[in-house]
Amino acid sequence: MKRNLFITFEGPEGAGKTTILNKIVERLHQHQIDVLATREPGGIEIAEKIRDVILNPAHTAMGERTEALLYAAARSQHFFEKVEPALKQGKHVLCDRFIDSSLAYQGFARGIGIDEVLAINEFAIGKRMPDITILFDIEPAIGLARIHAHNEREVNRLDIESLSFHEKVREGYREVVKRYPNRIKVVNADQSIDLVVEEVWHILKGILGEN
Ligand SMILES: Nc1ncnc2c1ncn2[C@@H]1O[C@H](COP(=O)(O)OP(=O)(O)OP(=O)(O)O)[C@@H](O)[C@H]1O
Ligand SMILES: Cc1cn([C@H]2C[C@H](O)[C@@H](COP(=O)(O)O)O2)c(=O)[nH]c1=O
Repeated sequence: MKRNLFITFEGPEGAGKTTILNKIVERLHQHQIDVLATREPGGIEIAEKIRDVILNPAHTAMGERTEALLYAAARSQHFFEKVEPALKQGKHVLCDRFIDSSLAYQGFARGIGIDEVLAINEFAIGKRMPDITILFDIEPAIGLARIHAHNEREVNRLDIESLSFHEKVREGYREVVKRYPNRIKVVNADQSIDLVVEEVWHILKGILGEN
C-alpha cells in the first residue's frame, strides 16, 4: 500500500546525510514522487533563528539543558509549521535530522538521559515519530575529517566538541537503534557516495512501493 511517509536521515557530523538527501530527492523526482526536503534545526524562519543561537561557536556558556530545550523548541515550530501540513497535503517529507539527534547528542552524549530528552520532546511534538529513519553510521573521526577537508560550511559549536564527545554521539545512536529497531535502518556511510545512495534507495523504494 502506498502512503505518504515522514522519513528522517540521522548520523554523526560529516556522515553524508545532506549529500545523500539531495541525491535521493533527485531520484524521487525522477520517479514523479512529490517530496518536501527540509532540515533540523531550521527549515523555517523561526527555527533557523534558533539554529543560529544554538550553533554559534561564541555561545560557549550554553548549558546542556538550554541546548536540549532550544532544539525541542525549534523542532516544535518546524514540525507544526512545515512538516505536518506537508504530510496532510499528501507529500512525503524527508528531513535532515530529527528527534533521534536530540536523543543521541543531548540525551546520551551530553548525559542528560534519553528518557528525559524524550519527555521534553513529547511536550514539544507529542508522541510523533518518523515512519522510517536512515542512520548513516561512520567513525566520527572520518566524518569530521570530511568536513574539515572540504571546508564547504562553517564549523559550528557542536563540530568543535572533542572527538570523545562525537564518539559518544555514535554510541548514543546505537542506544537509540536498540529502542527503535524497526524504524531505524543503519547504513554504512563509509563507502563511496554512489554506493550509499544505492543502499538508501534500495531501502526507500521498498517502503515506497517503487520499482
Ligand atoms: N560517501 C562519501 N564519501 C566521501 N565524502 C563524502 C561522502 N558523503 C559526503 N561526503 C562529503 O563529506 C562532506 C560532508 O558531507 P555532508 O554535508 O553531506 O554530511 P552531513 O552528514 O550532512 O554533515 P553534518 O551533519 O555535519 O552537516 C561533504 O564535503 C561531502 O561532499
Ligand atoms: C537536530 C539536532 C541537531 N543537533 C546537532 C547536530 C549537529 O552538530 C548540529 C546541526 O548541524 P548540521 O550541520 O545541520 O548537521 O546540531 C543536536 O545536537 N541535537 C538535535 O536535536
